[in-house]
Amino acid sequence: MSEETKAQGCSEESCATCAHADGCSSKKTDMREPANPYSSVKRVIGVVSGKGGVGKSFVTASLARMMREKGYNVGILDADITGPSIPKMYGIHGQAKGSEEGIFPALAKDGTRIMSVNLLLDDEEAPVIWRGPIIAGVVKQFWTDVIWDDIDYLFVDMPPGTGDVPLTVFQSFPVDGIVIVTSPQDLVQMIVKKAYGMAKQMNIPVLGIVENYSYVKCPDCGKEIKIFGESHIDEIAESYGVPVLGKMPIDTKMAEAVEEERFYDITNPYIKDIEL
Ligand SMILES: Nc1ncnc2c1ncn2[C@@H]1O[C@H](COP(=O)(O)OP(=O)(O)OP(=O)(O)O)[C@@H](O)[C@H]1O
Repeated sequence: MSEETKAQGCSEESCATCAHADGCSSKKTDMREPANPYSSVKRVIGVVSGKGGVGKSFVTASLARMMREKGYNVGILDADITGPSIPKMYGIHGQAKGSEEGIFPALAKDGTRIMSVNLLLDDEEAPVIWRGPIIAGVVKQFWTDVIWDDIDYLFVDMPPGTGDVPLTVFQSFPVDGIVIVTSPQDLVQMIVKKAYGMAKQMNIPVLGIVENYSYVKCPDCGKEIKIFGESHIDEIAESYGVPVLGKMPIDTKMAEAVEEERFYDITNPYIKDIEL
């Protein structure tokens, strides 16, 4: 019997005392990257979605605002390299500054610290046409090279899907949990399953699901119009044993704040607390 077969069925903890652990493929390798030596981050929360445009950045910034309003020091790491939207939401333009110690995140009007590829490009409107490994490398540098000084909550705005970048973030950063963002459409069940499955495989807790675009409120009669159909998020969330953190309507006031680049003014009343 090979050493590897003998090792099968071991618990992860038993690797520490196992004589065969070094040559065993079932041993979990820790691929975490060290943070910048000047960083101090208490909690890292990833915000993921199965497909684009469901409002992931909107939810990331809403969670960041919630924590900021509670008095926490908050950062947003914009890992959506090819579709960065966080700096603009906060009215941040121009380039990040650095020193020998590392790169300083930009400071938003509400004190939120932000790092995004847009703050490194000469022209923020130029497209990022890089291959996957380069993109993943940049995201890693947002953790290893950026000085996240005294941060209570660092929110990571992921690109949609379960590709290179979410994998890099889950493997390289000490992620405490993820929030899944969806919309009330047919594919939701499959999308949640994929995001949930990835987090589970990486041993990362799912903190909850946010449904966006749940309805729009008629400005005249107050009726809730379910543009994308009935929501099934409660059943889906229950089947995975995770909470629904909110069902957000399309809110024209909040959309306006995004357009006017003043998300630092926003309180999103539709999302529940996720304090860890
Ligand atoms: N509940 C909402 N009410 C009003 N506007 C919203 C709402 N949710 C999202 N939006 C707006 O819809 C657009 C898309 O949202 P957002 O950029 O957050 O999506 P995303 O999932 O991060 O997109 P991508 O996949 O491209 O990164 C943005 O302009 C955002 O401000």
